[in-house]
Amino acid sequence: AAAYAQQALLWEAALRATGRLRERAFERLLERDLAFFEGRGGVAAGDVAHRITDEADDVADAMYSVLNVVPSMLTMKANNGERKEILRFQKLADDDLKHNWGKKKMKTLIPQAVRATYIGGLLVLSAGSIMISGTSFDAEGFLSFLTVLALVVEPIQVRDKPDALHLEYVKGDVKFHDVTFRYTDGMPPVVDEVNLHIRPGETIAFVGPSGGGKTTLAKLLLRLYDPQRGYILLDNHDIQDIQLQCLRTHIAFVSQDAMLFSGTIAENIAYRDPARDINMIKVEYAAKIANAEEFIKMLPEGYYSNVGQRGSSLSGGQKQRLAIARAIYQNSSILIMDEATSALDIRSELLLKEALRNLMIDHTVTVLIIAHRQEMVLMSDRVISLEGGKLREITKSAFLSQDGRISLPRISSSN
Ligand SMILES: Nc1ncnc2c1ncn2[C@@H]1O[C@H](COP(=O)(O)OP(=O)(O)OP(=O)(O)O)[C@@H](O)[C@H]1O
Repeated sequence: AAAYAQQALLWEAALRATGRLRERAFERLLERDLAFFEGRGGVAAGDVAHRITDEADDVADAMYSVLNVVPSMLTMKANNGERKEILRFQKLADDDLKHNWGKKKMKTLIPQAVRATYIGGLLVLSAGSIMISGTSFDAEGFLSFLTVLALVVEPIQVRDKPDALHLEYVKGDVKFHDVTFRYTDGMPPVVDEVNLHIRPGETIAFVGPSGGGKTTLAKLLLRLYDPQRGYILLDNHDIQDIQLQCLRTHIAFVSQDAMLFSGTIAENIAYRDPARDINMIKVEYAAKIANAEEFIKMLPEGYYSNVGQRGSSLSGGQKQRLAIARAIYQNSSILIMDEATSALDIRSELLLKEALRNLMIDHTVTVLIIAHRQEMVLMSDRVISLEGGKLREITKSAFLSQDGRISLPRISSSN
């Protein structure tokens, strides 16, 4: 009995340690430099997981388990989803712990076999631990391993200042002042001494060649990164002085893809609220303005239908309209829309344009569209081109002669 109790305690400790490691790895990854995930769609995270697999299978597992959320990392961050995802993950980890712990207890009913299993398990655990520490299974070694792990996944973090401002209401006035940003030291700037004033309620189309810096500019506004030089003002407050959560509530980001999270339509629209606090009247209103009501009502369970893994059961146009509904639900003053590069069908395109128009007219929202098609440019008040990180303003007429493709062709400047 004593041996069993000892083994059981060890197992519980081991399982808890694994759970903690997973949570830690998960939280670390949520905070990670987005460079790690973007473009490469989580491949880099996979590489790291591979590299450490030999050393710590449990942590590698943890890394892999978070890859499920990696493709939607940008959307999650832009929507203040970190806390919610951490809680969700913790719940999964707890369930996992309970489940595993129950299994271990069951096994003790077959003493010899269980004993052998435990001893074998302990040997595996010990061997893994020895690999983790490199030398021996002691707290010091374990700590060194965690330090190395932290170095591998050390995040570039954007944090709130202690006295950061909470703004209840913002008009949506944005100023970029001499903003310069590079992702990596020694590389040319991706955003180069950009100056731009966007007035409340304006609709701005950002155009230019692929890699010109359009999305990066949006990320700087969302404070997914901070510029190395210059500053950005929102309603004349430096965005670095505003609480991050508050900033990201006022700015809604509708990305090209992976904009939805597993859950119901209602949960996706009301993403900023815990499930129990969802205001269905607001959800339905938001869906109506975003032109999403019609297709939602046709789903078998309406607003309570599950959207599948990251919205896999919906079309691109439907996902975008739901993301716009999310912006309306959270009453954002600024909407950044990274327009999908893949073409929408004509009806979806019309519905999307109408949704944007509703938003502009009824809600006086400042809209920034990272545009890939003429259609979107024509809806805007002003057109801004970004090429090699340099910004210049051009007229809409510069596009009329082009054939719907605006991201690659060089645009002649009007001034
Ligand atoms: N996380 C990152 N780490 C390093 N470089 C990056 C990262 N994200 C983007 N870049 C680089 O920065 C440059 C600008 O990228 P950005 O995504 O802002 O361009 P874009 O104008 O939005 O392009 P597109 O029209 O193709 O979406 C590109 O050269 C890109 O390779």
